[in-house]
Amino acid sequence: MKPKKPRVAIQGIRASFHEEAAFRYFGEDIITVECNSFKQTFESLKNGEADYVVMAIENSIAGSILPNYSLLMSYSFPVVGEVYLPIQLHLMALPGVRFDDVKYVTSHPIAIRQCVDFFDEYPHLKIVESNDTAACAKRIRDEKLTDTVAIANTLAAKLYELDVLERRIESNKKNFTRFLILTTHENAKVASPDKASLCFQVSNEVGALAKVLNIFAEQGINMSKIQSMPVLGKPNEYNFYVDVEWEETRKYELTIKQILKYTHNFNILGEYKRYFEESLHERPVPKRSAEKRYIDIKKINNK
Ligand SMILES: O=C(O)C(=O)Cc1ccccc1
Repeated sequence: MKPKKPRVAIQGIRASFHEEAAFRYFGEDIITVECNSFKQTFESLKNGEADYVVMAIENSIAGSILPNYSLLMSYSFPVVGEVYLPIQLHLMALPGVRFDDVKYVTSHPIAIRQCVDFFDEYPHLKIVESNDTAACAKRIRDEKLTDTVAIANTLAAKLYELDVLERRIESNKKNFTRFLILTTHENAKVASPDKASLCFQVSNEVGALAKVLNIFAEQGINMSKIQSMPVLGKPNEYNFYVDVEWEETRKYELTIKQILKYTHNFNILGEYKRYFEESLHERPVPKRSAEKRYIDIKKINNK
């Protein structure tokens, strides 16, 4: 019998960066379940409408996507994998549109922020934010907009039949977004994990967090990320979200046993295989300009 295609819930529509991340993890033979919000992706997993969720958790320029950390805790579906995706941004328009005639640029705010150097050169362009790069491309096609370009990926250009006017307009060519893969508890079997996402609280007293971090260090467990989030309604209390990586499973298991004594509300959000790709470790490509600036969206809009 042919294996069933995985149904993968994403925030956004087909050809968005979330779908590109899903393709990178599962291959292209999937059923994409389009959702209007991250919360809805978890709901579709809960209702059995999807088998997996792919959700962005951090970006190398924009930083952590904090509301998504809270979703991990509130739904407690296990993390079973991760994927890093380079965010390569292209400018696209309806076939026949000339760049000189364009007045509006539309995209996701993260994508817009990543093209500052490009926009510095064209300050007359008005910026229109939307919550999905692919939806911007689709709107140009559906509404036959001849005065608008979208910033999106090549999947969107192909699916929504737009021409790429300018390739790779992102300012930083080494910009990655990290996505987590989640599924239901019944589905969550990961062979030989070497990375885990943990969440815990420590008491508000001298050295409480340092004690936990020292245990990681003593056992040779590498902490690849730490993120704190306030506990709602409890001043000075935080959830610490920590990612750890190990070479020897025995040492990881020992560490967990030890830190249980120094933490409370301890949760293992998932144990999985760390993502590795050569390109993540390449030498940096020289930047277009040494100076980094953020676009003043208001100023551009007011012109
Ligand atoms: O808008 C999209 O295509 C998304 O999937 C959200 C996003 C936007 C930019 C970087 C990473 C994810």
